[in-house]
Amino acid sequence: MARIKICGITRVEDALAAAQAGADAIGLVFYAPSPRAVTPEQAAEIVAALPPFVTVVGLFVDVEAYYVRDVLKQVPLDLLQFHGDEDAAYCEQFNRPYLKAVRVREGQDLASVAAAWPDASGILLDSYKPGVPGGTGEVFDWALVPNERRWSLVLAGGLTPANVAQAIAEVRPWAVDVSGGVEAAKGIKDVEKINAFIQEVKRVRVL
Ligand SMILES: O=C(O)c1ccccc1N[C@@H]1O[C@H](COP(=O)(O)O)[C@@H](O)[C@H]1O
Repeated sequence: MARIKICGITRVEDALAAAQAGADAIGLVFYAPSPRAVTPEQAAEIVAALPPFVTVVGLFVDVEAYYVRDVLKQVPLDLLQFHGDEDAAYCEQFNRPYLKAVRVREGQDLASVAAAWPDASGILLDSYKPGVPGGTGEVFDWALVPNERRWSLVLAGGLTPANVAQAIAEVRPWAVDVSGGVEAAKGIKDVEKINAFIQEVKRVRVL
C-alpha cells in the first residue's frame, strides 16, 4: 500500500485526526508566505501531541541553512522536505533524511533530474506553477513520470479522495502527499476528507 503523508497541518486536532485515520506522516510547513505556515512553537506543540509511529516532516523553501538548524533545535523533525531550488549539497548539510521536491514540467527527463539528489530518501513530484513553490492544488500530467525508477517516488500535486486511487494505479508511487485536497479551508483540515482519502489509498491494489 502507498504510504500517506498529510501535509500542511497547523492544529493539534488535525494532526491527531490524521494519525487516527492511519496517516504514516504529517507535514509541517515552515514557509512564511503559505497559509499553512506554522511557527516552530506551534510545530513543537503539534509534535508533542502525536502518538508514536507517525513520521514528522518539516517543509522548507529556499531558506538560509541557519533557519533549518534553528527549527531542528526546537522541533523533533524526522524528515526534511526541501521544496525550492535547493541543491544536493545544501540538502545534505543537516545530516537528516530528506525529500527533495521537484516541480514537473513538460519535456523534463525526470530520471536525470532525480539523479541530482542521489542520497535523498525520496523524490517528491509536484505540479509546476510559475511563482508558486507548492500547495497549488493542481495535478500534473502523470504520464510524464517514468515507469522504471531507482528512487522512491512521493507523488503530490492536487491529490484528492476522488483521484488518489487512479493516481496510485497509474503512477505506482511509494507514497502520496496531500494538502489542499483534504482541507475545509486553507490550513484547516477536514476530517471526513482525510478519512476518505486514506480509505481510497487502502482500496487500491497495485500489482
Ligand atoms: O502547502 C503549502 O502551502 C506549500 C507551500 C510551499 C511549498 C509546498 C507546499 N505544499 C506542498 O505542496 C504539495 C502539493 O500540495 P497540494 O496537495 O496540491 O495542496 C505537497 O507536497 C505539499 O506538501
